[in-house]
Amino acid sequence: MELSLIGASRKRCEGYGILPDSPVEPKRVNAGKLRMMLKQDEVLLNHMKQLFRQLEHAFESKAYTAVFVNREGYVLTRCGSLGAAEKDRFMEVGTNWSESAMGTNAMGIVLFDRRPAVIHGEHHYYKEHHSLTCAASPLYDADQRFRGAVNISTAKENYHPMLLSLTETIAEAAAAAMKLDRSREEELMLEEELAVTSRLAGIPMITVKKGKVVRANGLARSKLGSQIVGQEITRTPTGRSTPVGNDTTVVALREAAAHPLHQFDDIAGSCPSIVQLKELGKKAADSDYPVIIYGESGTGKELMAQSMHTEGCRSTGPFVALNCSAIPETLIESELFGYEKGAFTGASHRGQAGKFESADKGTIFLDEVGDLSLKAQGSLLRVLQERAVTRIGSVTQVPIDVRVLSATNKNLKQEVREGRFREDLYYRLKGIHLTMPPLRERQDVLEVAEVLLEQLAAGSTLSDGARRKLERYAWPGNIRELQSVLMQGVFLAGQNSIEEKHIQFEDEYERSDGQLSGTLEDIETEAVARALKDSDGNVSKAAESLGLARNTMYAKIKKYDISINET
Ligand SMILES: Nc1ncnc2c1ncn2[C@@H]1O[C@H](COP(=O)(O)OP(=O)(O)OP(=O)(O)O)[C@@H](O)[C@H]1O
Repeated sequence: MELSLIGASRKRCEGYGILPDSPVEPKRVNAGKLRMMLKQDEVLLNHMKQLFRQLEHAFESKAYTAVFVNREGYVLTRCGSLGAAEKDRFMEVGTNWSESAMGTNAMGIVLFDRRPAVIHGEHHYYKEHHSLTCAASPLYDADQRFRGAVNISTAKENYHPMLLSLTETIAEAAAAAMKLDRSREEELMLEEELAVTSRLAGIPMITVKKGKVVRANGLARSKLGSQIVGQEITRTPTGRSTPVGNDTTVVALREAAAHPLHQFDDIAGSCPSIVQLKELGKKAADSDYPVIIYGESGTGKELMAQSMHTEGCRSTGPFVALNCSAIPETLIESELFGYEKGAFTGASHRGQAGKFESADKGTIFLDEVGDLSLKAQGSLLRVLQERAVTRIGSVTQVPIDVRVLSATNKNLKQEVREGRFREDLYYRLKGIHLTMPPLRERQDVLEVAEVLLEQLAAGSTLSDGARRKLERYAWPGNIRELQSVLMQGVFLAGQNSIEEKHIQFEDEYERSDGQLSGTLEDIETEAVARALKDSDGNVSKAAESLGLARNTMYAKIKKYDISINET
């Protein structure tokens, strides 16, 4: 140990006004502050304690003690003993070892100079410590922040040059453990970020290392099966591959990315009816019961069905949607059951699997099920009862294992009462039922609008007037209509905020059409006045909205005697 460093330390101690001959009165921290300091360094102390546990064995029956002091000099953990209670009391947790409290000592010098130190016998400032030797090393964490010192003390006759190396090794081991914590944390964070961003972008992603899938995000798991992680693959699935290091590739799966299925998080809105519905949907997703989703057109029935599939126990299987209202009655059987090659004129020469066969081990979504003809209902009932299909033109029955979700905007019970829907089929489909609320009954129209707007054109904003207009409207076409109104708004507003005038409803047009009756001049007067009103009296804007030159607009204002301010 450089004598100049010791000399400088002694000088500082004299400056503190402490006397070498006086008895040492350990300075202890109060219980509250100690608790706080232990909490602050909790992670580091856990590593330190583990390292000290390994030392305990080596220290057994020898008069060594190891401590960790924080940057203020307080002992926060220790192991071993100096062999006498009288000496150990200086090393207790909560005791301060800065120079101002204990005079020149190895820990005090590390705290001041931030470099390893050994203080032997008489080099200690206090006479009472002359019987000791101590070695200490600084501890820096993963951010290279000084956190304190690791110290080993013993009786001076036990001095060994290895003591300093030992403290250095312990400090480095604790720092390495903290670095490992940090990289684990970062890895987790990265994984989480990857999961969130890829989910938001709707892209299933896998990471392949040495031909083995080591990671897959939620969407990839739902596409490829959750058992995909850990599996060897001989051929990397198609998609955009990005090499990471020598033997690792991240693949954004192309095929599935084009049509990612929705999940519950995609159902925007926080009004109680929708929150409850999502809860119910999640619960239903966990079961294998059939579900009917009721709701007006555009309320999100298919969105709900997809979410139930994606987050249910069949998520690894296919999701097959069948729009029952769009299939001509003559084709319903071939759609449901499939057909063998050459089964009928026009049939594909290779034959084709029906929707039920394609949905095997997954979910079939029967959209607009209430629109099926009675004959088609009979065919559907047959599949559900037999749990098997026979392709048209074949004699072989293919067993199927499918969960059935259906949706309708009709009141099926009523349809049954009026003889338009088979009661036996109704009860086969019914299991659990959910009803999507119409948008006009929801209190979160603006919240949903913001979400949709972000999807349509990130960064677009709605003016207060536009927001009020959206809120006042009754939304007969529900969320699908809201989507198209916003799309029009984004289109009309260009790069600017969407104003009230950019929010245009189809039925408003209908109303206007009705009002714009009379002579051509009446219609023109009305159109000019309306355009001026919509542009808050700005003639240029009003002219632009009608596709007229500014001069022509002024001419018309004059001709029809329209007051700009009164509009
Ligand atoms: N809560 C919601 N949050 C975000 N988007 C939604 C929500 N509900 C519906 N949508 C969107 O609105 C559109 C219509 O939804 P969907 O097709 O699920 O409705 P639907 O009730 O099945 O309609 P239809 O009966 O006409 O088939 C879709 O683009 C869907 O993504």
